Order: sequence, then C-alpha cells, then structure tokens
Amino acid sequence: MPASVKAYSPGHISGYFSRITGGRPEDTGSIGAGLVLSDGVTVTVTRSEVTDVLVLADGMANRGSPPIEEALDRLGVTATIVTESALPIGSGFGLSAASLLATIMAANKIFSLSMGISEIAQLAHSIEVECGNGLGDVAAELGGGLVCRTAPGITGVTCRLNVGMEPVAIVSLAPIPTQNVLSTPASMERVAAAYPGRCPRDIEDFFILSRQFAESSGLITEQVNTILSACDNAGILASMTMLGEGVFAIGEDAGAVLSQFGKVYSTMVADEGPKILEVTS
Ligand SMILES: Nc1ncnc2c1ncn2[C@@H]1O[C@H](COP(=O)(O)OP(=O)(O)OP(=O)(O)O)[C@@H](O)[C@H]1O
Ligand SMILES: CC(C)(CO)[C@@H](O)C(=O)[O-]
Repeated sequence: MPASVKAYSPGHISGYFSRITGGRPEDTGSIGAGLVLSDGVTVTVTRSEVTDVLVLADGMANRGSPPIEEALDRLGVTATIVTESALPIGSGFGLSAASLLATIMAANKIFSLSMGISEIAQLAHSIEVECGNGLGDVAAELGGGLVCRTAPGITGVTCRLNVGMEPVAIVSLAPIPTQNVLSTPASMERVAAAYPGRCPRDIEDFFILSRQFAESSGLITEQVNTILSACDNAGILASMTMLGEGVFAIGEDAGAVLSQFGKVYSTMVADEGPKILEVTS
C-alpha cells in the first residue's frame, strides 16, 4: 500500500470556445481549440485521517480548494494534498481541471480504486462543470498538442495536432474569474456569436482564429489590446488567454516583446497528458 503518490497533468489555454449546455455534466461543456501546456499541476496525495489541501502556485501558498475537496468527498476518501504549479491560478491555464485530473489519478492509485482514465476524466469534468470552473479543459488535457474539441464532454476531441515542443510565452496581467464570465448572459451571447465554427489547420491558423474570436467576443481589455498591437508590430503570433487578462504568443522574439508588459511565463506545448510520477511506500 503506497504512503503517497505524485501525479501530473498538463495545463491548457483556450484560444477560442463556445459553451454547450446539455442535460447532464457528461454532455455539457465547450467546443473550441487550445494549446496543451507542459506547465500544469503536480499533485502529491498522502494518506491522512482528515483532508487538507495546500495549493502552491506561482510562488503563492493557499489552503483549501473546493473542487479538490469535492473530488475526495465523491471518492469517499480523506488525504493530505499538495498541488504545485509554476503558473498563476484563475488566469486561463486550466489549472482547476489539471489539479482535479492529477488528484483523482493519484487518489485512484493510492487507494486502489480501480478507475480507468475515462472514469477519472469524467469525475474531473463533472466537478468542473458543476462548480462552473471550466468547460473543456479536462478533455483537452487528456493528451498533448494543439487540440480541437467539436463536442462537449470528455470524448469531444476530434483533432490533436502534434506541433512538437513549441515554446509558448505568456504574460498574465490579472485573473478573470471563469464563473463571472460564464454566468453573465450578455458576455456568453457575444462569445457564442464570435465562435469561428471550425478547427484550426495548423498553429498559425489557430492564432488567426483565436485572435478573430478574441476581437469579436468583447473580452479584450484595453491593456490586452496594447500588448496584442505590440505583438502585431513585431510580427509575432499572439492572442488573448481565455479566460484571463493576458496574452500568449509563439516565436523567437515573443518573450522579449511580452516582457515589456509584465512577468513572462515561459512554457511549451505539452506532448502528453496526465501521468503518475512517483509512488512512495
Ligand atoms: N492548482 C490548483 N490546485 C488546487 N486547486 C485549484 C488549482 N487551480 C485552481 N484551483 C481551484 O479551482 C477553483 C477555480 O479556479 P479557477 O477556475 O479560477 O482556476 P483556473 O482553472 O486556473 O482558471 P481558468 O479557468 O481561467 O483556467 C478555485 O476554487 C481554485 O481553488
Ligand atoms: C471556459 C474556458 C474558456 C476557461 O476555463 C475553458 O474551460 C474552455 O475552453 O471551455
């Protein structure tokens, strides 16, 4: 019986999305396209009598995480959980979904729950949808690459383009609470109308579609607009992080251009999905 298990899930930036509301969490979520990020969340699950969650992200430490606590409750287990991420929370990196995937995967191992990856993903997706924290991130994070989802739920991915270990630079000005946007009918109407209606052909096409979506969705703030203009002037492919007040970009000079506007997070397009990293007896 292991004493602790460490698992990892990549993160995910949506470039564009549209919400799909079904009758159940299984058929509720989003369609859209995004990049799976090698910087995601690493979670250590240790057996304990009471549940305690420590969240370490972007140099900050916080206690408690409603989605993780909900996941453990639904599994009927208690544990000490430490989640670690180099990226900030609430800024469009799909970290709630990544932390759920890694936690449930590690809990499955440590408590011998015999769940398959579909069952793990379904539980993570249901909690995301029911808590209003995300729509399509779980499905995307099940593998790497440039991912396009054409149906809601965990099996909605129709295309995963392997773009290699492409470096991605990101500047994040402020979080945008996902719940606020998803629960504002006027915002969601503009988002729905802005949806490009097709999958990207390649990474360049992805940035073009994402940018068109960002411009017409009404989500671009003045500061994001300034950063995007600087990227345009430097000939850099860039768009707005959904949902966070920030910009992600690719290309050799992306980091240098973005660094004029704030702290730059340097990550890569991931080449794989969630996995167990370490089992300690
Ligand atoms: N790394 C993490 N570890 C544990 N809990 C997390 C983590 N990231 C997010 N959460 C929890 O998920 C909930 C929703 O977070 P939120 O949706 O703002 O984060 P996010 O997934 O990083 O953002 P986004 O939806 O913009 O990608 C919060 O209650 C937060 O505590
Ligand atoms: C809603 C969202 C843009 C941010 O969490 C993402 O979950 C998605 O693409 O569905």
